[in-house]
Amino acid sequence: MSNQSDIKLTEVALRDGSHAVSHQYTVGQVTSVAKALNEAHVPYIEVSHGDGLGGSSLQYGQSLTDELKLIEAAVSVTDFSKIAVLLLPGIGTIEDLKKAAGLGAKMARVATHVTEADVSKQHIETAKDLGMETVGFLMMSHMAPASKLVEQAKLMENYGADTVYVVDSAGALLPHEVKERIAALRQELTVNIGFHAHNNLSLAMGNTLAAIEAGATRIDGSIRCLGAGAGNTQTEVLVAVLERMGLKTGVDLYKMMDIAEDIVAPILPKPQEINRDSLTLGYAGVYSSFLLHANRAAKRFNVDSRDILVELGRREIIGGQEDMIIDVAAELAKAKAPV
Ligand SMILES: CC[C@H](O)CC(=O)C(=O)O
Ligand SMILES: [Mn+2]
Repeated sequence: MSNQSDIKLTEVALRDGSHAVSHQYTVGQVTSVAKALNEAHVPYIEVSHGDGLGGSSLQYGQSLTDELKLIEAAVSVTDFSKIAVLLLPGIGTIEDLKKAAGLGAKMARVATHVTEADVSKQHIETAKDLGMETVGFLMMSHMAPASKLVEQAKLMENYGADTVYVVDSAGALLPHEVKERIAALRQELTVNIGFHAHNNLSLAMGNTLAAIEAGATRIDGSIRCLGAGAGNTQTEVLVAVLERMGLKTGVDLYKMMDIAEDIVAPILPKPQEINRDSLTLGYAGVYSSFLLHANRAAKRFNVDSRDILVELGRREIIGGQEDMIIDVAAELAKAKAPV
């Protein structure tokens, strides 16, 4: 198999999938998955807490295993794949980044809300100084029009990002919206353009193909859909589809099928599916982390959690504004009450 690839894949199950396993990954699981993905020639494997470096906390969910141990384990079994880490400024610190780099992580993905790219400057610059490949990761990209995305992506490009990603965190984008955003970035930026999908509306694969058609060459996937919500674009399926399209990933399809079946499926607490919760997240266009809060508030105020989530989406509530969930539930209960 040639080393040349048209599309470079990043496998995110050992980071985005951390949400799906309530951050309970063990060193044994990470070692076996990373080793196998390395043998399948996956170019990048992301390993961190689901909310990025430093995410282990009461607020975001405590990790069973220190993520630095997981990163170290993944690095120790990979001689082909590069280990990537995610960092959200405000959650992870420069110190966390330095520790990850010291353990052998080669790529830093610095994630911000789609309108807040300016907070990534110091982290992208430090990652470059540490000799890491850098990615700017624009989360909740459905919440901004293409022109805003271009403005924010340019900031990341200027800070030194080698790649800028459109991140469909809520799995809310439609194919034509993906195409429009990626095409605008492709036209205005010189760096690589990437795309990260979620499958809440069953559009992860379609959106990924739309992104590739519009010029994205860096694509995320999670094997067996092991990611937050309904998971991401299913990596082994994507490898097969791209091969059918004549696009090279350099990844061994049969090995990926076997890893999915024999190593990853047994890790999943339950098979990934689009259920009422994940479908509502995509429909409402809200973060998956809102779900738990919305379910609690729905019980407390005797309202439908779907109504809460849809209203949060309508009001464009973002991460960090979780206190609004109670307000919205209380207002919905009041509106429902007989006069
Ligand atoms: C909270 C971080 C988030 O899980 C990053 C990500 O994968 C996304 O926004 O989709
Ligand atoms: Mn994600």
